[in-house]
Amino acid sequence: MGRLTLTKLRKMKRQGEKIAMLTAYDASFAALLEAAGVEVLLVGDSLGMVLQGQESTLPVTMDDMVYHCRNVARGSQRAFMLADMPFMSYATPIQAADNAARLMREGGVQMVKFEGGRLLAETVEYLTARGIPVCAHLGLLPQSVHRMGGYRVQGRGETSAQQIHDDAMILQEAGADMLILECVPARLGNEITDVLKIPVISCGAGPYCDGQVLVLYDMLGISRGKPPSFSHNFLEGTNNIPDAIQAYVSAVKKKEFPPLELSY
Ligand SMILES: Nc1nc(=O)c2c([nH]1)NC[C@@H]1CN(c3ccc(C(=O)N[C@@H](CCC(=O)O)C(=O)O)cc3)CN21
Ligand SMILES: CC(C)C(=O)C(=O)O
Ligand SMILES: [Mg+2]
Repeated sequence: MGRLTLTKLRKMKRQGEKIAMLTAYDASFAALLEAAGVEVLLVGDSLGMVLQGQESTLPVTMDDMVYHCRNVARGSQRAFMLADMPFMSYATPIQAADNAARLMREGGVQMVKFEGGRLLAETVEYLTARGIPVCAHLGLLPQSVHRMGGYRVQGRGETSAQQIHDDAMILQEAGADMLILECVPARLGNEITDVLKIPVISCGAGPYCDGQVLVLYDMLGISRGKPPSFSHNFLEGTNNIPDAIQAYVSAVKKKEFPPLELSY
């Protein structure tokens, strides 16, 4: 039995079954998450912050990503694996293709993700034409923290919401097979999920998307500093980590997470 496929994830969208996704950085957690029914494991560049103690995700390197992808791949068998391309590893389509190929060949992932809008449409096209599945990432772009002036909600104004909406359509048209929407109002998350054919995953984008993702350390209540307000500590109310992860999966499946009051 191989790993879950994009075909299955698209089918879940069509049938209204919510997709449960969490970040994973090592083999032990990968096995635990998969056993709890998490469909998608994201080897996120958030590892720079939660594992390495960096101020942002910018210092994370390709070698870091490959190392953690390999560990997650060894710990899991069934889950769909997706990895972030780190800061400046996709500055040109050719560089993106070389680095994405490394994440797939050496890291063992099925899909790569990078942050940005329509300016990356050419890169999405270049990769997907060569057999590399791409997840787009819109809204709050942590690798652009210094341009955005902090980790702020995006798409609050009419113009900015329209721009994110248009970017989503352009990237789907360019070949993206999944989209992560980070830190945008629930209304915008809802609209984009309705117009796109590809699965849309919410990271602080409200309850109406096709799936949810959180940083593992946030949902276990063990990250340094204050986690984003859209996150929730699932270890509270349970006695152990496997139960906390199980609680997250069932809350996502039953559409109990996120509640509207944890959304923008
Ligand atoms: N531990 C961790 N969790 C994450 O979710 C995460 C990372 N690290 N690192 C990379 C990015 C950065 N992210 C963040 C970080 C902070 C906020 C945050 O504090 N947001 C404010 C919004 C304030 C506003 O504009 O109204 C909040 O209160 O939620 C959101 C996303 C998401 N990602
Ligand atoms: C927060 C998620 C979407 C991410 O990109 C990461 O963990 O790096
Ligand atoms: Mg990331």
